[in-house]
Amino acid sequence: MPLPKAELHLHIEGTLEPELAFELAARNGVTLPYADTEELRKAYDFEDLQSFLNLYYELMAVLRTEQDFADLADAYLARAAAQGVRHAEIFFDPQAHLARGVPMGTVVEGLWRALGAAEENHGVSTRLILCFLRDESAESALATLEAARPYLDRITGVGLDSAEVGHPPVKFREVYEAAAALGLRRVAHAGEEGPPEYITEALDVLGVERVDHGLRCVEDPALVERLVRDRVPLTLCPLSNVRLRTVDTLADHPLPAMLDAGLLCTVNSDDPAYFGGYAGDNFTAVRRTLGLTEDRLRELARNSFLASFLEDDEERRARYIAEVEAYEFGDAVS
Ligand SMILES: Nc1ncnc2[nH]cnc12
Ligand SMILES: [Zn+2]
Repeated sequence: MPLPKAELHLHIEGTLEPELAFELAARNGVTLPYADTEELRKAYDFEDLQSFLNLYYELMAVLRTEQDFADLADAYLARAAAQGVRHAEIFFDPQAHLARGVPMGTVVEGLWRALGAAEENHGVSTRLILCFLRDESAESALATLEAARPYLDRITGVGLDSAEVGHPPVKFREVYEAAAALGLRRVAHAGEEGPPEYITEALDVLGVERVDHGLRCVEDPALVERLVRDRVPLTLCPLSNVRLRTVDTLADHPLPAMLDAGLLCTVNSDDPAYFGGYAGDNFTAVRRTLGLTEDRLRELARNSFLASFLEDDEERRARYIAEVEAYEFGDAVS
């Protein structure tokens, strides 16, 4: 049995496996510029975040109907559940779909078709987080929040993703204020490729409750001290960091030092179809390569539930954490 865990950093569009991409392309009459899944997989050799994003946005062309989004999310939930994910807070990128003429309603209702049945079908509770693309304008982010208004009963929070460097959090002050006024929770990617100052800005200007990645906080001891003191969760994605070359190798990942420093770290998959593994695969990789003890792995799993947006269901959170505490380790944590 895999270690129970919550996944808090997962882009649903990043779960599009090559096989499903070709299936949806055929269903929708979309021609992909790759002969087959093998040739497509060869394109998964990234130099940095931008080189990945280019492919990530290109492949989204196959997502057109509600059923496409439902199939995408259902496939993710099945894989995640098999790796011990009991709760998933799922990002989606509406601007990437609106720009292709796919309406907000198609995206949200399609995802909801799978998420609404996830508990019954896969034993996974879910939340949905709408992300703004930081390389688009602040006006576009505001228009996106406006387009999401009819669907806010299905959306728990907002996030900020896409190309980080040159797009500091402060650019999105207004839309985060509007989101807070609507009662939405707030997270943002910061300190993935961008400097530690972006993490501070996300906290101070956007009022985020969790930092996605936050890896580069290790360059600023005063910031680490603040994150420890305020118990700010970081949603780390070790296999993503290796594939996007934010760390040289997994053995160089600062996760053990970050845990030793007292940071509230979680381990997540980011874009598992592209980065070589789902949540459990990330746990297995850090266990093997970084030599994390069972106590540390249990801490990571506990942290994932503590950092999750389950304030409206504390009974469930307590149940999940009790499962973590009772877990008996075997050979596999995935
Ligand atoms: N790792 C990542 N960083 C920023 N934006 C993303 N969108 C999808 N994955 C991302
Ligand atoms: Zn991400």
